[in-house]
Amino acid sequence: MLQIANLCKAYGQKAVLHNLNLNLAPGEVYGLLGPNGAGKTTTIRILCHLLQADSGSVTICDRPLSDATKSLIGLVPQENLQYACLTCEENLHFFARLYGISRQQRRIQVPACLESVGLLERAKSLAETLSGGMKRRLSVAIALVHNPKLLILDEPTTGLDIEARIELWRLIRQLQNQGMTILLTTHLLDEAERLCDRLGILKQGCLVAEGSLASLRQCIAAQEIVVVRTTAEDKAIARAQTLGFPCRRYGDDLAFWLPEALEMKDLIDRFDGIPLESIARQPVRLEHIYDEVLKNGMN
Ligand SMILES: Nc1ncnc2c1ncn2[C@@H]1O[C@H](COP(=O)(O)OP(=O)(O)OP(=O)(O)O)[C@@H](O)[C@H]1O
Repeated sequence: MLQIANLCKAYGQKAVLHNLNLNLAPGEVYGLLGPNGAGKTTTIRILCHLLQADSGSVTICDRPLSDATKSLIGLVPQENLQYACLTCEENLHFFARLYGISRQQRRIQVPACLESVGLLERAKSLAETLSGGMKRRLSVAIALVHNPKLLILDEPTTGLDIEARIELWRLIRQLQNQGMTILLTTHLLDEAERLCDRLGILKQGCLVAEGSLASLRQCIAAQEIVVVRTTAEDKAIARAQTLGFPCRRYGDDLAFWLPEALEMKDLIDRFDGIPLESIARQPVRLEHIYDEVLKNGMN
């Protein structure tokens, strides 16, 4: 439903997208990940026809990108773009009118959108009186009011508290179950892990890894990760080397990759003679894959 082929973009001399290729199937939730400056927002701005690519092609629902394809996309930008002094329903009527939706259609579509994001009871409330989470959901309703085929969420839960975040995750899943195709960017890897069918990792404008979480796990030659706290790190690292356990640092944590799952007792035996304060087994998570792909590339 979305095809991006060999997309390139530079700002002046600075190249920010290099031959980006990306395809989204209908109904898929795709997470575009990457550090600050990787090119995620630039990609979104090109998709929304707000920015011209230097080369490459984009088709949405088999139509080449143009002003006309804008109506196929609903964008939830990083900042809530809504009028504080209008009510929720007035905001939706305003944006629906921009898309040329008739009054008759708006009478059906506006309450339906408010209901889908759980804001029907707040239809007459001024946007400025909503909580942060509700404002975000109003942004989603605004993005949906013209019935787009592709919903783009740019860091949807940034700045929200955990309850509002969970509420938004629920809403995204609901849209997913209704068959909406969704492209989302996030720096929250647990969010990406929960919501996305496939993930793409951008590094300096290049897609360096892509796939389902299960397939991306192949980037790491580990069945499990073990995090070790010890006053004798050098000894633990040397032991891990003799055992053939690759060593990594995740923040302050000293971690080893286990090529095969081991019982805790066997694991402790492997580090016999080393003073361990704690030893904890963890499953391979997206954060480990992301760290590996960005630091050391794909295996
Ligand atoms: N209008 C602009 N003019 C010049 N450089 C720009 C412009 N917009 C973005 N850039 C640069 O392009 C690169 C990619 O920026 P972009 O905003 O697409 O990254 P991002 O992945 O969305 O980052 P973030 O996670 O911080 O939102 C960055 O180095 C940024 O400084």
